[in-house]
Amino acid sequence: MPELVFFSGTMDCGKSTLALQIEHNRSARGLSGMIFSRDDRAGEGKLSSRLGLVTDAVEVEDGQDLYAYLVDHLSRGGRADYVIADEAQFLAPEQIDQLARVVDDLGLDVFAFGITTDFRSKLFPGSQRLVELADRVEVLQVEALCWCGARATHNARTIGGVMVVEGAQVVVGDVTHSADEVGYEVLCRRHHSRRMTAATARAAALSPDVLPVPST
Ligand SMILES: Nc1ncnc2c1ncn2[C@@H]1O[C@H](COP(=O)(O)OP(=O)(O)O)[C@@H](O)[C@H]1O
Ligand SMILES: Cc1cn([C@H]2C[C@H](O)[C@@H](COP(=O)(O)O)O2)c(=O)[nH]c1=O
Repeated sequence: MPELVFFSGTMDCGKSTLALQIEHNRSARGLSGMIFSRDDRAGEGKLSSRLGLVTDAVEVEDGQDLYAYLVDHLSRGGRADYVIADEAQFLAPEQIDQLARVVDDLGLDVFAFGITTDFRSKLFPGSQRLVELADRVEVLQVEALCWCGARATHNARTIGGVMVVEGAQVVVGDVTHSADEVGYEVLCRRHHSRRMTAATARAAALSPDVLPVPST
Protein backbone atom coordinates (compact mmCIF):
# COMPACT_ATOMS: atom_id res chain seq x y z
CA MET A 1 0.00 0.00 0.00
CA PRO A 2 1.38 3.42 -0.87
CA GLU A 3 1.87 5.71 2.12
CA LEU A 4 2.22 9.31 3.12
CA VAL A 5 5.11 9.31 5.60
CA PHE A 6 6.17 12.36 7.60
CA PHE A 7 9.80 12.19 8.74
CA SER A 8 10.01 14.82 11.38
CA GLY A 9 12.55 16.14 13.84
CA THR A 10 14.40 19.24 14.88
CA MET A 11 16.66 21.17 12.57
CA ASP A 12 19.99 19.47 11.88
CA CYS A 13 18.87 15.94 12.75
CA GLY A 14 19.50 14.47 9.30
CA LYS A 15 16.14 14.80 7.53
CA SER A 16 17.52 15.99 4.20
CA THR A 17 20.30 13.40 4.37
CA LEU A 18 17.67 10.67 4.74
CA ALA A 19 15.66 12.17 1.87
CA LEU A 20 18.77 12.00 -0.33
CA GLN A 21 19.46 8.41 0.78
CA ILE A 22 15.91 7.32 -0.08
CA GLU A 23 16.29 9.03 -3.45
CA HIS A 24 19.68 7.39 -4.05
CA ASN A 25 18.54 3.87 -3.13
CA ARG A 26 15.43 4.04 -5.28
CA SER A 27 17.08 5.64 -8.30
CA ALA A 28 19.87 3.02 -8.03
CA ARG A 29 17.12 0.45 -8.72
CA GLY A 30 15.82 2.31 -11.75
CA LEU A 31 12.98 4.15 -10.04
CA SER A 32 12.33 7.79 -10.75
CA GLY A 33 11.33 10.26 -8.05
CA MET A 34 9.58 13.60 -8.16
CA ILE A 35 11.46 15.80 -5.69
CA PHE A 36 9.82 18.88 -4.25
CA SER A 37 11.49 21.39 -1.97
CA ARG A 38 10.92 24.92 -0.84
CA ASP A 39 13.36 27.55 0.47
CA ASP A 40 16.29 25.18 0.86
CA ARG A 41 19.38 26.96 2.22
CA ALA A 42 21.32 25.92 -0.92
CA GLY A 43 18.97 27.97 -3.10
CA GLU A 44 15.97 27.66 -5.34
CA GLY A 45 15.25 24.23 -6.82
CA LYS A 46 17.64 22.36 -4.52
CA LEU A 47 17.45 19.70 -1.80
CA SER A 48 20.67 19.83 0.22
CA SER A 49 22.14 18.18 3.29
CA ARG A 50 24.80 19.53 5.63
CA LEU A 51 26.87 16.46 4.72
CA GLY A 52 27.49 18.19 1.38
CA LEU A 53 25.13 16.21 -0.83
CA VAL A 54 22.68 18.11 -3.00
CA THR A 55 20.22 17.28 -5.75
CA ASP A 56 17.90 19.23 -8.01
CA ALA A 57 14.29 19.63 -6.93
CA VAL A 58 11.11 21.31 -8.09
CA GLU A 59 10.79 24.55 -6.11
CA VAL A 60 7.25 24.67 -4.73
CA GLU A 61 5.54 28.01 -5.26
CA ASP A 62 2.73 29.67 -3.29
CA GLY A 63 -0.62 28.31 -4.47
CA GLN A 64 0.92 25.60 -6.64
CA ASP A 65 -1.23 22.46 -6.92
CA LEU A 66 1.15 19.56 -6.35
CA TYR A 67 -1.41 16.92 -7.37
CA ALA A 68 -2.13 18.73 -10.65
CA TYR A 69 1.62 19.16 -11.23
CA LEU A 70 2.13 15.39 -10.98
CA VAL A 71 -0.89 14.54 -13.13
CA ASP A 72 0.38 16.97 -15.76
CA HIS A 73 3.89 15.51 -15.57
CA LEU A 74 2.59 11.94 -15.96
CA SER A 75 0.17 12.81 -18.74
CA ARG A 76 3.04 14.31 -20.74
CA GLY A 77 4.84 10.97 -20.54
CA GLY A 78 7.02 11.89 -17.55
CA ARG A 79 7.83 9.30 -14.91
CA ALA A 80 7.26 9.45 -11.18
CA ASP A 81 7.42 6.29 -9.08
CA TYR A 82 7.48 8.08 -5.73
CA VAL A 83 7.54 11.60 -4.33
CA ILE A 84 9.91 13.32 -1.90
CA ALA A 85 8.99 16.66 -0.32
CA ASP A 86 11.69 18.34 1.74
CA GLU A 87 11.22 21.43 3.94
CA ALA A 88 7.60 20.29 4.08
CA GLN A 89 6.92 22.63 7.00
CA PHE A 90 6.91 25.45 4.43
CA LEU A 91 4.10 23.89 2.37
CA ALA A 92 0.54 25.13 2.76
CA PRO A 93 -2.01 22.78 4.36
CA GLU A 94 -3.79 22.51 0.98
CA GLN A 95 -0.54 21.31 -0.59
CA ILE A 96 -0.32 18.56 2.04
CA ASP A 97 -3.88 17.54 1.12
CA GLN A 98 -2.72 17.37 -2.49
CA LEU A 99 0.20 15.12 -1.49
CA ALA A 100 -2.24 12.81 0.33
CA ARG A 101 -4.29 12.67 -2.87
CA VAL A 102 -1.14 11.69 -4.77
CA VAL A 103 -0.92 8.66 -2.47
CA ASP A 104 -4.62 7.77 -2.64
CA ASP A 105 -5.43 8.52 -6.29
CA LEU A 106 -2.09 8.04 -8.06
CA GLY A 107 -0.85 5.21 -5.84
CA LEU A 108 2.58 6.75 -5.19
CA ASP A 109 4.53 6.75 -1.92
CA VAL A 110 5.09 10.27 -0.63
CA PHE A 111 7.98 10.88 1.77
CA ALA A 112 7.74 14.29 3.44
CA PHE A 113 10.54 15.73 5.59
CA GLY A 114 10.30 18.72 7.86
CA ILE A 115 10.52 20.30 11.26
CA THR A 116 7.32 20.10 13.27
CA THR A 117 7.48 23.29 15.30
CA ASP A 118 8.86 26.78 14.82
CA PHE A 119 11.11 28.88 17.05
CA ARG A 120 8.19 29.57 19.38
CA SER A 121 7.45 25.82 19.58
CA LYS A 122 4.23 26.30 17.61
CA LEU A 123 3.27 23.93 14.81
CA PHE A 124 3.94 25.05 11.24
CA PRO A 125 0.59 24.83 9.37
CA GLY A 126 2.07 22.38 6.83
CA SER A 127 3.48 20.17 9.59
CA GLN A 128 0.19 20.24 11.46
CA ARG A 129 -1.59 18.99 8.35
CA LEU A 130 1.03 16.28 7.90
CA VAL A 131 0.51 15.07 11.45
CA GLU A 132 -3.24 15.03 10.75
CA LEU A 133 -3.00 13.15 7.44
CA ALA A 134 0.15 11.01 7.41
CA ASP A 135 -0.11 7.24 7.48
CA ARG A 136 3.04 7.31 9.63
CA VAL A 137 5.02 9.96 11.46
CA GLU A 138 8.63 8.88 11.88
CA VAL A 139 10.97 10.60 14.31
CA LEU A 140 14.55 10.44 13.08
CA GLN A 141 16.84 8.13 15.01
CA VAL A 142 19.91 10.37 15.01
CA GLU A 143 19.50 12.60 18.03
CA ALA A 144 20.41 16.23 17.73
CA LEU A 145 21.67 17.31 21.13
CA CYS A 146 21.10 20.35 23.31
CA TRP A 147 24.27 21.98 24.67
CA CYS A 148 23.50 20.24 28.03
CA GLY A 149 23.70 16.81 26.38
CA ALA A 150 19.98 16.04 26.50
CA ARG A 151 18.09 15.18 23.34
CA ALA A 152 17.19 18.34 21.45
CA THR A 153 13.46 18.55 20.84
CA HIS A 154 12.99 22.25 20.10
CA ASN A 155 14.31 24.84 17.65
CA ALA A 156 15.43 28.20 18.98
CA ARG A 157 15.99 31.25 16.81
CA THR A 158 18.99 33.29 17.86
CA ILE A 159 20.59 36.62 17.15
CA GLY A 160 24.23 36.63 18.12
CA GLY A 161 23.60 33.47 20.12
CA VAL A 162 20.75 34.95 22.15
CA MET A 163 17.32 33.36 21.79
CA VAL A 164 14.57 35.56 20.38
CA VAL A 165 10.83 34.96 20.53
CA GLU A 166 9.54 37.70 18.22
CA GLY A 167 9.55 37.66 14.44
CA ALA A 168 8.11 36.07 11.32
CA GLN A 169 7.46 32.34 11.40
CA VAL A 170 9.57 31.76 8.29
CA VAL A 171 13.17 32.98 8.22
CA VAL A 172 15.47 30.69 6.24
CA GLY A 173 18.69 30.06 8.14
CA ASP A 174 21.15 27.62 9.63
CA VAL A 175 22.31 26.38 13.01
CA THR A 176 24.89 29.12 13.39
CA HIS A 177 25.00 32.14 15.61
CA SER A 178 27.53 34.61 14.38
CA ALA A 179 27.16 38.12 15.76
CA ASP A 180 24.08 40.03 14.56
CA GLU A 181 23.00 37.23 12.24
CA VAL A 182 19.74 35.34 12.62
CA GLY A 183 20.61 31.73 13.34
CA TYR A 184 19.11 28.69 14.98
CA GLU A 185 20.08 26.36 17.81
CA VAL A 186 18.46 23.11 18.83
CA LEU A 187 17.66 22.82 22.54
CA CYS A 188 15.93 20.48 24.97
CA ARG A 189 12.51 21.63 26.20
CA ARG A 190 13.87 22.79 29.55
CA HIS A 191 16.45 25.09 28.02
CA HIS A 192 14.09 26.27 25.27
CA SER A 193 11.52 27.31 27.86
CA ARG A 194 14.26 29.03 29.90
CA ARG A 195 15.60 30.65 26.71
CA MET A 196 19.05 29.35 27.57
CA THR A 197 21.30 28.83 24.55
CA ALA A 198 24.90 27.61 24.61
CA ALA A 199 26.13 31.20 24.51
CA THR A 200 23.91 32.50 27.30
CA ALA A 201 24.63 29.43 29.46
CA ARG A 202 28.38 30.03 29.01
CA ALA A 203 27.99 33.72 29.82
CA ALA A 204 25.97 32.90 32.96
CA ALA A 205 28.57 30.38 34.10
CA LEU A 206 31.33 32.98 33.71
CA SER A 207 29.39 35.76 35.38
CA PRO A 208 30.76 36.84 38.79
CA ASP A 209 27.11 37.37 39.83
CA VAL A 210 26.48 33.65 39.73
CA LEU A 211 27.28 32.08 43.10
CA PRO A 212 28.77 28.60 43.03
CA VAL A 213 26.10 26.07 44.02
CA PRO A 214 27.41 23.49 46.51
CA SER A 215 26.92 19.96 45.24
CA THR A 216 24.50 17.86 47.25
N1 LIG B 1 31.10 17.03 9.41
C1 LIG B 1 30.14 16.12 9.68
N2 LIG B 1 30.47 14.85 9.94
C2 LIG B 1 29.52 13.93 10.21
N3 LIG B 1 28.21 14.20 10.22
C3 LIG B 1 27.84 15.45 9.97
C4 LIG B 1 28.78 16.48 9.69
N4 LIG B 1 28.10 17.64 9.48
C5 LIG B 1 26.79 17.31 9.64
N5 LIG B 1 26.64 16.01 9.93
C6 LIG B 1 25.40 15.26 10.18
O1 LIG B 1 24.40 15.80 9.38
C7 LIG B 1 23.25 16.06 10.18
C8 LIG B 1 22.47 17.19 9.54
O2 LIG B 1 21.97 16.67 8.33
P1 LIG B 1 20.86 17.45 7.48
O3 LIG B 1 20.31 16.40 6.55
O4 LIG B 1 21.46 18.66 6.86
O5 LIG B 1 19.82 17.83 8.62
P2 LIG B 1 18.33 18.40 8.54
O6 LIG B 1 17.83 18.27 7.13
O7 LIG B 1 17.55 17.56 9.52
O8 LIG B 1 18.42 19.82 9.01
C9 LIG B 1 23.81 16.37 11.55
O9 LIG B 1 22.91 16.07 12.58
C10 LIG B 1 24.97 15.38 11.62
O10 LIG B 1 24.50 14.12 12.04
C1 LIG C 1 12.73 26.89 13.68
C2 LIG C 1 12.48 27.61 12.39
C3 LIG C 1 13.21 27.27 11.26
N1 LIG C 1 12.99 27.94 10.11
C4 LIG C 1 13.78 27.58 8.91
C5 LIG C 1 15.26 27.57 9.08
C6 LIG C 1 15.71 26.61 7.99
O1 LIG C 1 15.82 27.34 6.78
C7 LIG C 1 14.53 25.63 7.89
C8 LIG C 1 14.80 24.31 8.55
O2 LIG C 1 15.74 23.60 7.79
P1 LIG C 1 16.50 22.27 8.32
O3 LIG C 1 16.94 21.63 7.03
O4 LIG C 1 15.49 21.44 9.06
O5 LIG C 1 17.63 22.70 9.17
O6 LIG C 1 13.44 26.26 8.55
C9 LIG C 1 12.04 28.93 10.03
O7 LIG C 1 11.81 29.50 8.95
N2 LIG C 1 11.32 29.27 11.14
C10 LIG C 1 11.51 28.65 12.32
O8 LIG C 1 10.84 29.00 13.32
